[in-house]
Amino acid sequence: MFDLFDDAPQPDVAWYPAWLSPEEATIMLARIVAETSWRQERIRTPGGWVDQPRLTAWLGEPDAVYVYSGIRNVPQPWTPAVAELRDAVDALCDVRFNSVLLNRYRSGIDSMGWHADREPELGAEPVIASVSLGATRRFDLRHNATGVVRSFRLTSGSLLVMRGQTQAQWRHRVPKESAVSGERVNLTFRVITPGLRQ
Ligand SMILES: O=C(O)CCC(=O)C(=O)O
Ligand SMILES: [Fe+2]
Repeated sequence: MFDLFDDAPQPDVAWYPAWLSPEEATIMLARIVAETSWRQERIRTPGGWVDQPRLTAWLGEPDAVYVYSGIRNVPQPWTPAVAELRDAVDALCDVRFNSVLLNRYRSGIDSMGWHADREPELGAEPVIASVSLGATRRFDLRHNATGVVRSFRLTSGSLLVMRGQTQAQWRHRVPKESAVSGERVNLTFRVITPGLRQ
């Protein structure tokens, strides 16, 4: 049977809404918040330099170097709780992730604007595994060619794996949600191949 809407675009994602139990996710959140050295990065805007609306940390193997704003960034070493999560995500995805970006949204005021994760060192069809802990936030994926938006509620303990053409054909964001007061930590596990940057 053909469905009328069969050709509506869908991102190439795998979605595990209850990958961790709520209890496991709460414990992980507390461990990761405590063991991470969080950074407040600044970004350049037309109006000058401003704080990013979230805290971040970059962890991984020493050779998983990436270039960001013209700076060579060497990751911080794996911490115990993040390494435990990585091993579980590796096993599920059958991928050896060598780095992870942590984003800490202190409340619904913190956010991340529309972007795609398309740095050359991620390769053409990157697998990016996104684990969410803490407050539920909306995650929007917008198809570049049609503007179609697919939204997910990224609940605590959920895992969203993006792969294939998702970065090439879609952008994504975590919009501000002023009504959310709780904190959320998101981890996006990635494979960095420094040699892919020309
Ligand atoms: O917080 C999220 O769910 C998304 C994070 C993200 O898009 C990124 O780190 O590139
Ligand atoms: Fe992203």
